[in-house]
Amino acid sequence: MSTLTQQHCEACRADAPKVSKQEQVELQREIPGWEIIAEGNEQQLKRVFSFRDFAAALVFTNKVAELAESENHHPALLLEYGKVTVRWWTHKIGGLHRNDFIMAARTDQLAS
Ligand SMILES: C[C@H](O)[C@H](O)[C@H]1CNC2=NC(N)=NC(=O)C2=N1
Repeated sequence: MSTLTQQHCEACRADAPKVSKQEQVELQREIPGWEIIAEGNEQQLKRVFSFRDFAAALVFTNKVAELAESENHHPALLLEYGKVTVRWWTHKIGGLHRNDFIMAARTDQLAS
């Protein structure tokens, strides 16, 4: 089985299933730096990345934006001096899909 970093998003569909609790536990093993939060009744993956200054944070932000465009799957990004907060969830299903775990893993690669 390929790792999440080697996978691509499937097209987002409104009837796609959310990941189960068991799947969340298994998938989270590959993205230990991320937490699952609740925004309203929607679960999301969240991680804060630290950088030396605003310019470095902006470079990373643009890399994540390019990744999102390439996969047609988009995060919420908060760009601040020295840090970027990234949140992934699937708008169409109002929660977490396998796509979000793939994108979190690939986001980690951009920070390294
Ligand atoms: C029309 C467009 O393909 C859809 O709106 C895509 C765009 N990017 C997306 N990103 C995320 N995170 N969730 C979605 O459901 C989603 N849908």
